[in-house]
Amino acid sequence: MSETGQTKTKRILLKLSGEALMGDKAFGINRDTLKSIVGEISEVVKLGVQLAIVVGGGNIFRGVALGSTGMDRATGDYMGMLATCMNAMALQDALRNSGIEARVQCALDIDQVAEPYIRGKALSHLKKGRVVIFAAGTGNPFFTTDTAAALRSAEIGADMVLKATQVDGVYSADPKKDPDAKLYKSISFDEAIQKKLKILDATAFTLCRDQGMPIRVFNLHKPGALKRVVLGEDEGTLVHL
Ligand SMILES: Nc1ncnc2c1ncn2[C@@H]1O[C@H](COP(=O)(O)OP(=O)(O)OP(=O)(O)O)[C@@H](O)[C@H]1O
Ligand SMILES: O=c1ccn([C@@H]2O[C@H](COP(=O)(O)O)[C@@H](O)[C@H]2O)c(=O)[nH]1
Repeated sequence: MSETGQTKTKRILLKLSGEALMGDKAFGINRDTLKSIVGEISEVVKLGVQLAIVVGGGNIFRGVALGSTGMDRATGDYMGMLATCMNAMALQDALRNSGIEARVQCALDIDQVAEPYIRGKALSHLKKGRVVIFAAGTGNPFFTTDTAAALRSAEIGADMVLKATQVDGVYSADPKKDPDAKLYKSISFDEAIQKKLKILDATAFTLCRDQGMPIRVFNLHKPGALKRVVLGEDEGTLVHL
């Protein structure tokens, strides 16, 4: 029996892809999609798990994307980090509207908008049952929010990283480009890194491997998938040591 009495996982770090917030739109935040994601999150909060979220920014801006061509890379990356702040605020607002207490902690100083990232405060929020949303990634250019998820998960002593994405798990190749790509039920960090599987960036994989932090990759748009993952059921792909 786990500490919560119901779930296998007590404290989890959920990485939400920014693109997952777009729904069927080409850009930005789709209100209906956000509402349905909040519904999935509330199922998990009801189980009593402590939930921290790192949200991406790919639905608004990526430092390495076409829109930033010709731009200084670091400037593009700071814009990408600001994009994650907008997603974090939208998520906080939607969680609060559904009665879930949530706090954004930002790795860049925007004090009028969000708390700064302070590890001790984040832990205190989690212990009080508040969802903590980490915004602005690591606060440093040349990184990604996957790496921020790996870093924050280690800092808060999470049991696991859950990567909620658009596809069913880790495949032998990008399933959006290769229809013959095979889904792995589980894969080791070393194999994922060696095969250069791009579901997470190599820095994030390496950091999780070195911390012995398992990752489960699953499809956010599959109803009930997040809850099943938290309950330790077989869903998506487990990346392990
Ligand atoms: N081997 C692979 N297995 C699964 N998905 C893969 C693989 N290689 C590339 N991908 C692609 O990676 C995408 C997952 O990245 P996702 O958009 O969820 O994260 P992100 O880029 O970190 O988030 P954001 O949208 O915020 O930038 C999938 O939609 C899939 O098309
Ligand atoms: O630590 C970080 C995290 C993110 N960025 C920039 O933000 C965008 C959006 O993040 P995604 O992980 O792609 O969702 C990213 O492309 C980077 O430009 C960063 O610089 N540092």
